[in-house]
Amino acid sequence: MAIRLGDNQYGKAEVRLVRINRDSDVHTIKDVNVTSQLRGDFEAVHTEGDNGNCVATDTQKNTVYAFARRYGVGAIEDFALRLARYHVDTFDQVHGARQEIEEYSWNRIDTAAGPHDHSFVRRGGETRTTVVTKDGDREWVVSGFEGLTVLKSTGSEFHGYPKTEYTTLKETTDRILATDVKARWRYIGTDLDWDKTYASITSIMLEAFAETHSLALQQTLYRMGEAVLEAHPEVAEVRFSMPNNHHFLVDLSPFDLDNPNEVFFAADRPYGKIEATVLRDDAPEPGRAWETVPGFI
Ligand SMILES: O=c1[nH]c(=O)c2[nH]c(=O)[nH]c2[nH]1
Repeated sequence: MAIRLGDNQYGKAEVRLVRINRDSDVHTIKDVNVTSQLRGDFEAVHTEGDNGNCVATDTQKNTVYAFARRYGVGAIEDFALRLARYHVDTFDQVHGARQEIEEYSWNRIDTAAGPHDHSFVRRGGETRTTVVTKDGDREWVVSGFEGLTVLKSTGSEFHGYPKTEYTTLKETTDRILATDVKARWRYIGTDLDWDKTYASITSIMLEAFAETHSLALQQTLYRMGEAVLEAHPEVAEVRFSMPNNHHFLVDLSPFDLDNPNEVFFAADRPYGKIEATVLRDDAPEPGRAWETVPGFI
């Protein structure tokens, strides 16, 4: 029986890094979670415990912190590309890398005297993400966010669906539409103003959510992706995963009260789960971009 090592990658997961920039009295903060993994000639460490090629996960962790001091963090895409390139360029046995980074956003605290120099507040907000995959000279960047919670209190309908013996859902021309948007998009190229593009994409998605008169969450999702692709030729495709966070009208008739779409029960489960990819026809092949990005179809 022949047994061999298949695909593998290894590294340090969830390196929590907070980098303060203290160049002036007005500090800035970057708060990230880095998972660094390497691919390459690591057969012997698996089959024989020969660590000669094994860049220790502890070393990878230290590299993250040292790079943060030496170069700053900057856009998470740039930081991930820097780490991936360093490992592939420095070690003959490293042929590829996967660098995943999440970023938690902090806002400056507003005081009576204005925004505070060195005090911050985290207000929910979405978590920005990136996964950089490097395979030899080829590089892919898939960025996105999760936890962007949005709701519209009208401008959403749902009707016209098949009625079966098991259908109880009432058709509606006025309902709450609420979701936590999880999105990832694949960039074409690696030389972009990542922060500017990220800000633009999120605001385009929010605008599309607000402005689309929704006949289904699926339609809203599609419009959000379409609007991003129309505005950003550097984006090849957008993938979404969105729960439909149901809000059920409470029956107040036992109390002799009407309920003209004002009082709802916000259910936390079960929820609809709507997932789709919106892509341009002429997009370059995804290559390995999505290979290790779980949770998206
Ligand atoms: O926007 C919706 N899409 C559905 O597929 C669906 N199914 C359902 O019961 N409610 C909804 N709402």
